Amino acid sequence: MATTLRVGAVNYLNTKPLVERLPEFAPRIDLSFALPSRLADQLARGDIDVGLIPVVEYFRGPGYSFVPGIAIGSRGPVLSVTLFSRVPWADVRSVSLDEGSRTSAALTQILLRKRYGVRPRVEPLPIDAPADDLTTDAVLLIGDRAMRACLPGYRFAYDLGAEWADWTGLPFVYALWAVRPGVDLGDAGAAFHAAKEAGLAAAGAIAQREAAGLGLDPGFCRRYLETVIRYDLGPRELAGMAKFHDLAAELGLAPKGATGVRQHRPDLVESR
Ligand SMILES: C=C(O[C@@H]1C=C(C(=O)O)C=C[C@H]1O)C(=O)O
Repeated sequence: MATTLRVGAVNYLNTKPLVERLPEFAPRIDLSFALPSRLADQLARGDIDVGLIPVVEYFRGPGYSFVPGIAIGSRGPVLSVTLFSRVPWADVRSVSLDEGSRTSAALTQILLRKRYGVRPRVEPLPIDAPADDLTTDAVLLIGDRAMRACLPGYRFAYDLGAEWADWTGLPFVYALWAVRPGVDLGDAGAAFHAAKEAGLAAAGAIAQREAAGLGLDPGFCRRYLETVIRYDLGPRELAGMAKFHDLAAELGLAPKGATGVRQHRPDLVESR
């Protein structure tokens, strides 16, 4: 890799194992951090070359490929993507959606419309806006703030990873490393894998270090990183991704068409 590769990642706890050691394995990258929705916009504008973007933005993108084998996913509860609601799903008439999210924002609408048969009014929840004085029936929160949020005014706290798994029997993929068309990762492709392995091996240390700043229990953070978030992108995750793409396309939330599984240089990674 001759030139610097501009890489954008999310700064949530769940991303730390993927990025913690990345600069060591790929010394020529320029690593920056932003919320998932902003990363997607940066990649679309060409401000970064690779981004850990919401999977729905991968569907929407101009022919992105993705680093094979790596994702932010869950097989069941995810603990950090929560729809807080005053009423059961089928009674939701208005919903606020975390502006940091694109994938879970789409998933919320898919669940409401396709699983529960309701089409509520949708409002954005600005990134820095507090979530406890809203008037909508429900509010979607993601990432670190979803893990900390309590929102006692909302009677229900629905875990979207669990909802998806109960409904489809499939894993869910929230984000992946998307690569702009025309960018060749070269050796850096393998570095994303090396960084993931090393980062996951250090999950306990990451949890210990990050917990206090997040106001969370270190043991909880460790279990979240080691057993809740799934960092592999295997055949079952790809099936979950395809199902999500179909549903998003049906609702006009993503372009219709082939699932668009464009793996970036699978030859660089031994089969997993
Ligand atoms: C599981 C999560 O996945 C995140 C959810 C995203 C979304 O909803 O668009 C995007 C990136 C992921 O990092 C989370 O952060 O809670």
